[in-house]
Amino acid sequence: MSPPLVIKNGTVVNEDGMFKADVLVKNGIIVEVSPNITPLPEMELIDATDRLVIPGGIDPHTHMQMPYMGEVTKDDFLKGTEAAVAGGTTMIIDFCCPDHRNGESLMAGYARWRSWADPKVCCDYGLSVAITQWRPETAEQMAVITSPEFGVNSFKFYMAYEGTLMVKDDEMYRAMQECAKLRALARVHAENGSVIKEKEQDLLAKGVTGPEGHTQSRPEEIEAEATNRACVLAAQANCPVYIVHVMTKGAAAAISYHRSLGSIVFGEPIAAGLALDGSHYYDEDWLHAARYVMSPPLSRDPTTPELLMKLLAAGELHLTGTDNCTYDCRQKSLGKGNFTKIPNGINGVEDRMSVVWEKGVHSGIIDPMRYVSITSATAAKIFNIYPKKGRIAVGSDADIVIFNPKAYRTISKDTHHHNLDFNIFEGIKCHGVAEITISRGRIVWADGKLQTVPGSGKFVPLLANSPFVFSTQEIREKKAEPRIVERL
Ligand SMILES: NC(=O)NCCC(=O)O
Ligand SMILES: [Zn+2]
Ligand SMILES: [Zn+2]
Repeated sequence: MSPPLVIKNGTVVNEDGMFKADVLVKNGIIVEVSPNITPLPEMELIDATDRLVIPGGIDPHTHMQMPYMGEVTKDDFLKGTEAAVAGGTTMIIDFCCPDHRNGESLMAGYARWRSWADPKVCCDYGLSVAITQWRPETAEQMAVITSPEFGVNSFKFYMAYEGTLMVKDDEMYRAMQECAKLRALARVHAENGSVIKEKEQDLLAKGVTGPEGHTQSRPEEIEAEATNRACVLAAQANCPVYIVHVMTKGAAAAISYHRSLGSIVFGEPIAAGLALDGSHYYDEDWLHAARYVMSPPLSRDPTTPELLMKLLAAGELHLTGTDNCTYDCRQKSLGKGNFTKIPNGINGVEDRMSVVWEKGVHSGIIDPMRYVSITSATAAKIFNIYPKKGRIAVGSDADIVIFNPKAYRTISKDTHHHNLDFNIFEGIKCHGVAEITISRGRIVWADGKLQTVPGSGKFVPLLANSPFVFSTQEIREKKAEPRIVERL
């Protein structure tokens, strides 16, 4: 057990206020937040003068150690969570993808992910479970896995990757009905996988084999159409929906539109989409272009990243993730000669906190409280762990970052902690540096060095029926009941 910790002279920032206060941590929990705490000899002292004391970041969208397309992502749960804490993130929500199409139960897939993660994680984590096919046993398994014993409160549906992960509309609709019943959130990767497949074949036939084919096979309208469709189907199923990796203005507009109709929809842009645009796909260096291949692709409109940040400021989009899904240069090169074979995915978990600060707060678009909201507090609310996570308050877990808003760093593969031989943010200078990261009361990152212990992170059960998402569900269900006209 680590010694008690007192953080003095800092400015505490929560989503709803910022104020000067000291913070006392004992046994992994924040036990006091007040103006002047006197340190005792047995306490470890952190001087946070001129620093912000913020809740550790929660990244709601990662794919550590994910097997896909015959490869496994390079960041496993050790390297991935080390990268996370080095950047000020203290909890990830990773996607568990059971091989449900081939009959693997959701629980067996979950057990596989837990067996990979538990011995390795250096910070806390939760799981979101993908459903890749509707099967006779799926509903029952969804009920089991949303029980407190398993602690899963969201499911993921891919409208892309036809033939492997993609579900058909009727399957997703059926599953969304089940999500609503179980008070579990439906999370959607919104693209039109069938049309993309056609376009890929057309492009290859015309000789477009490089990474530029990836973006051309996925025009922006494809993401907007699928986002709208996901929202429509969710509304029909009376199910709150969360759109992952919102990359385009059209997708964001679809979310705003459905919210204006009264639907419960959350939109998650990612660090990559807030900092980069799709011009990289046309780079003459094949490998450079391939490194940015992810789905949906980075927007080809250079004004999109700033607009997405403005929508986060305005509350039209709600939280930030990363989609951290790292394939190295060798793996990317498997797609030489055929862009459809380039493994999809990018890094982000280490750099999100700095990138969002730089593009959001340092550029004057969002204030520090909104920053906390979109990097931790809203995720904690959506996934039903607030205020245990996402808040600096008495009783909350001591997942804390000592953040220097004035310091800056230049992102580079040479200094990052990913198991990756490139970094998509290479050379970007970011103000906002996580100088000390504390996970459950233990310093895991300080003075530019990791102090992590594999397996010290904990699995955090995410309980169904988050009040932030489902408080009005019963009333909505009553209003949606079918009408019967009594006739003689
Ligand atoms: N996004 C991406 O390209 N790869 C990770 C899997 C996914 O989330 O779609
Ligand atoms: Zn996705
Ligand atoms: Zn993803």
